[in-house]
Amino acid sequence: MRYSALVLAAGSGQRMKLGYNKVFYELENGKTVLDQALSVFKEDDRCKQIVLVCSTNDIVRISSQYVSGKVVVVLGGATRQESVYNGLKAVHEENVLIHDGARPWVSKKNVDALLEKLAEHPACILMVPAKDTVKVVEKGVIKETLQRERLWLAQTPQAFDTRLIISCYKRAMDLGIQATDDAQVVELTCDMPVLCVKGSYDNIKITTKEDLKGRP
Ligand SMILES: Nc1ccn([C@@H]2O[C@H](COP(=O)(O)OP(=O)(O)OP(=O)(O)O)[C@@H](O)[C@H]2O)c(=O)n1
Ligand SMILES: C[C@](O)(CO)[C@H](O)COP(=O)(O)O
Repeated sequence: MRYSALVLAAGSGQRMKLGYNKVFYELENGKTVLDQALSVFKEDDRCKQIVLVCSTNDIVRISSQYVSGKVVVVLGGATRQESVYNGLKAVHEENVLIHDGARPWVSKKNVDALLEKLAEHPACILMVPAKDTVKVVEKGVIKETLQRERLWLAQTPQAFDTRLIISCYKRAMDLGIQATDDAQVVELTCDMPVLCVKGSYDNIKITTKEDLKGRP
């Protein structure tokens, strides 16, 4: 199955406290977080297009480093949701994998599993089962312990039929609906179920400095 990859790099990495966009952090293997995140898509012949979403601060650097026959650069927005919406307008394949540029360790195995499920159903995302007990807390007081067997943690890529996800995003933007991942945009705007595809625990999102320890 051919697809477009929509890779998000238009954030500012505030929680990393690096003083610059965390996607430019250099990993121990000498690649930046963004280089590593892009690599699986660059090496995949099924990936016919990479839409790389960046901020105005980074567009000169990213355009000079990444624009090619396969890679187009698009300006993002103030939120991840806005950045995805802007990026979707440039997607030309019938299927799209939406991926955080801050998740460098996505593997071909992860992409293969997503594409296999996407061939059967137009919306599916990588997830891993929760390992810790999760509780609802209000003002420092535990209100509820959630049933761990039902809890999964969303990752990216999140894979969709392009027309479906564009229509869901348009509806969400029109209605002022705010979501923290692409699956939630679908959940809140249409009846289409989103399927869970088991991912890998090492497909983490680089969010705070602790996430960098012990990584290649
Ligand atoms: N306006 C935004 C915000 C985030 N992202 C991207 O979405 C992914 C997940 O977002 P997050 O981890 O929150 O990144 P930042 O927003 O950069 O981090 P922070 O919230 O700590 O500033 C990242 O690859 C980030 O670059 C984006 O493209 N556009
Ligand atoms: C999309 C995501 O990575 C799924 O877990 C997550 O919601 C992104 O959150 P962020 O605060 O934008 O990093």
